[in-house]
Amino acid sequence: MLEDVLVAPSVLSADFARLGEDLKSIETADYVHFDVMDGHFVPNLTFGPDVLRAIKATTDVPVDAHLMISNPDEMTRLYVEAGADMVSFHLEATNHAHRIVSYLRESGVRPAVAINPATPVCMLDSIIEDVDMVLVMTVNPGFGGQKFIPSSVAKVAKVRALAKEHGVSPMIEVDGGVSEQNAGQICAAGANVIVAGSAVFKKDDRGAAIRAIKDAGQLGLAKRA
Ligand SMILES: O=C(CO)[C@H](O)[C@H](O)COP(=O)(O)O
Ligand SMILES: [Co+2]
Repeated sequence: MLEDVLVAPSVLSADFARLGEDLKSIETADYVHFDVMDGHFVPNLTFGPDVLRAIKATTDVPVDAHLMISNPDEMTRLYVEAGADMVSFHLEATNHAHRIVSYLRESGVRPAVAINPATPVCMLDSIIEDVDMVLVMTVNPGFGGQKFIPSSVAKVAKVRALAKEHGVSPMIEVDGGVSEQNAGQICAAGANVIVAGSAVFKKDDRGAAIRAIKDAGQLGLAKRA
């Protein structure tokens, strides 16, 4: 049976003054993507655990927290306690990835690792068997609305091949510049979770935007199968 393509709208592109309404407009999504930026790991600042707590009190859609922070060893706990359903931390930001993954697992939170565009796929070799998801950044992290880096398609295929070599099939999430236009190609290469900020929140009908991205991804995934 064909797996499902999941869509995770990034609230980075939402209207922060109307966050409750914007969350309601994406209730058909599979995850709410919550981008945490600390002004050190990336040149931008966003929100912290209290905003995550408020989102959890407002929607039943599970939250996928993407921690673009320099110190996941110390800070991951705050997002677990705030109610994240899945947490992605960056491999570039820690020497203790297994420790964080074990902590997430023990806490009942789905563990995921993220890699930047400049980070080679071989960095995942020692951790890929332990995570539920690999997040492949398809822009340099820090801002919404950037242009997708085309070489990311081949990178996604490499991650899928590495997972196969290890006998596992983690979800592969792509993040940055993804839309209905390129979702098919990316899912054909091996991705099955699509983060979409601008491609959802800049549309009037968010439900239709989510559906269109999912359908495009699903067509690509069928090609892979
Ligand atoms: O992690 C991110 C940026 O660092 C965001 O999730 C990403 O940029 C989503 O926005 P868009 O779909 O508009 O590119
Ligand atoms: Co993100």
